Amino acid sequence: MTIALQIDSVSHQYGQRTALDNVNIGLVEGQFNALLGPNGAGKSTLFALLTRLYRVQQGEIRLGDDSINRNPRALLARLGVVFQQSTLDLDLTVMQNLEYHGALHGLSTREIRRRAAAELEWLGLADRTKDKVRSLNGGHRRRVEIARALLHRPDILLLDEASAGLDVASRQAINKAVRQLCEERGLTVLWATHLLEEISLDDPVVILHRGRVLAQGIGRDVCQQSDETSLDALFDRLTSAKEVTA
Ligand SMILES: Nc1ncnc2c1ncn2[C@@H]1O[C@H](COP(=O)(O)OP(=O)(O)OP(=O)(O)O)[C@@H](O)[C@H]1O
Repeated sequence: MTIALQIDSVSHQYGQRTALDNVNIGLVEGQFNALLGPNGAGKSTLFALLTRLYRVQQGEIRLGDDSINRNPRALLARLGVVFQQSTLDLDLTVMQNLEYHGALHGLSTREIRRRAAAELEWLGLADRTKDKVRSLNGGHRRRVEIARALLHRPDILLLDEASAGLDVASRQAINKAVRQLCEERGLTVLWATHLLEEISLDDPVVILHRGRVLAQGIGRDVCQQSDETSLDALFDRLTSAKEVTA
């Protein structure tokens, strides 16, 4: 098992509030890695550190032997990101949104259009390229964000609550498409969610709660080690536990 990205002893404070407390997470290469956590667990803070929105205050994030602190530009080029809040421009067309992103990555317009057409086709949006994003439903907007995140050919894809707010059918379609990226293209995925039905017992799983990693490993093994029959039961037990006070 190869680790594509290692989060090593990372802590983060917002003033007096501890959002992440000595977090160690390894993303398994080519796999759909699930980051499970209820609201306030620290998932978005972790994404902000991974994408350098925030400086790493304590600890280290490494891709292979390279630290994101030492070599941020090269490492960021290897990451594709879908943030929790949509960052599409609603008044631009689907293709214009992708062109803007591709240009930021130094791709030629011709190359962007070629890649965008292929990704949008694969995601079932070939006929929407000239439509304004505003006219798309929530599920389709998410697909555009995935196409955009893939444009510069990252080998790691980070998705923060990518299916939140969508109907069941759209959630399932997006989850399936992202899993396909692991199986067919060998992408390493980090999928943050609080929805247990999106996770399989075969997935590498991290349970984060109040800034701490409470369980980590293949879902089935983590359940067995904790004497639980399902991830739902384990998640409920771990995240509803009252804080132990000294
Ligand atoms: N800018 C901020 N200033 C102060 N506290 C913050 C800030 N952003 C997050 N927090 C706090 O840090 C903790 C972790 O928040 P974070 O948003 O990372 O969790 P999350 O798992 O992404 O939750 P959600 O799914 O609700 O976004 C929470 O207690 C939150 O209130």
